[in-house]
Amino acid sequence: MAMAYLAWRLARRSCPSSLQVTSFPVVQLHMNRTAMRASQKDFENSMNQVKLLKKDPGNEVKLKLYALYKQATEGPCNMPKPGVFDLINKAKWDAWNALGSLPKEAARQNYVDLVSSLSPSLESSSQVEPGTDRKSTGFETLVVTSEDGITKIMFNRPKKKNAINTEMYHEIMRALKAASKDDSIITVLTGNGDYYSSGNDLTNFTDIPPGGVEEKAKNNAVLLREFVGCFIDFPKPLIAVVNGPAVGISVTLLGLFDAVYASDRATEMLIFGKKLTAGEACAQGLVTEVFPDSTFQKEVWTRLKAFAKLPPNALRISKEVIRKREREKLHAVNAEECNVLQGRWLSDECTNAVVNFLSRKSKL
Ligand SMILES: CCCCCCCCCCC/C=C/C(=O)SCCNC(=O)CCNC(=O)[C@H](O)C(C)(C)COP(=O)(O)OP(=O)(O)OC[C@H]1O[C@@H](n2cnc3c(N)ncnc32)[C@H](O)[C@@H]1OP(=O)(O)O
Repeated sequence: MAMAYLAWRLARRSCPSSLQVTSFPVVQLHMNRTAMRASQKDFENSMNQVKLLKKDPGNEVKLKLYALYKQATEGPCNMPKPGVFDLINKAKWDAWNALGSLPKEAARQNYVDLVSSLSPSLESSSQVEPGTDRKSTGFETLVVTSEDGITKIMFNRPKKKNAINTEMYHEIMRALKAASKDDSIITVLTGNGDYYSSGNDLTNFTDIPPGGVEEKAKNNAVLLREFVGCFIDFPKPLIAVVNGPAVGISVTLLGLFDAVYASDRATEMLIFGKKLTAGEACAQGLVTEVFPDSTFQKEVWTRLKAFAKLPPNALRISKEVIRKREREKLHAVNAEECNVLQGRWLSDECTNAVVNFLSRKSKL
């Protein structure tokens, strides 16, 4: 572990001081391209590009880069062989020595070619918003992406103000379960479009199964309990990026996040029929920090990228220590609330509210 880190630090210095061991497939491939000769300028550009690598290319590539750099700048290896216990320097020496009498120009060309073959890792961070890489497929209502140590789960029903229909409830649970096991450090929920989420999709109540409304209410209560349970038990830091208004369950869930960042455009956090501005929600402790909408995305994602560089085990353990004290209580409250809701969904008040919305007689 420490060796890999040290090799990586070395690789990111003046030139990638990596090393490769005995075989050089990339080098051999390009040795035949006699027509192409990289200039000193190309070589220097490639050295700079290596410093911008966003992803660790792995020890084998770093060794190759190191060896080619040394060969291109100093010629064949004539250093004394390091001792058997000097593992890193020995690996570097082996890699350089394996290049034999490869001419400096060929080494320079091979170095440039190798760096250019790493190009997918070379995009500058400003070009890549978290979430443009490694997109998970198989979601209809979400866009789930993972990059820079951040798994981003984005509600993706912007035309319906990201209302959470039954499919989305299931997909959010699936995405959270996957995120809890993937290699990301933090997980972020956010919304696509002008809303964070308008809460429960009111058409969820209209599809009545053969067992009738009682059965529907019972099934919904079971599912809702499981859904909220996923947030209670989520093991990594969970952050809400509230990009716009939030309503109903999308607000009440915020209490289960570890941090909530809101745009000052989130002026309609509707709880219990009362509109709350993001600033008011912050004063009540429901929102961690409010940002001006004009700089919201930039500021928040810069901060999240920094969080994602923190030691992952320490983050998980800290969260576990904090959550442990209250987990049982949260599950008990969740169970009780779902029981209460099951009854309320059968009430005239609930039926009227849904009918009113669906017939557009009233809006919140
Ligand atoms: C695990 C499985 C569980 C299954 C189900 C369990 C149920 C759990 C319930 C738990 C308790 C949760 C409670 C809540 O979340 S209550 C809150 C419900 N939300 C609302 O009441 C908001 C309703 N929407 C509005 O008031 C307005 O749409 C809004 C103010 C959000 C925006 O108004 P605006 O005028 O800007 O836009 P439109 O109204 O024209 O909306 C655009 C389209 O989006 C549709 N829409 C918006 N929100 C919802 C919604 N919540 N449900 C369904 N559809 C919604 C709207 O109908 C428009 O669609 P059309 O263009 O097709 O007309």
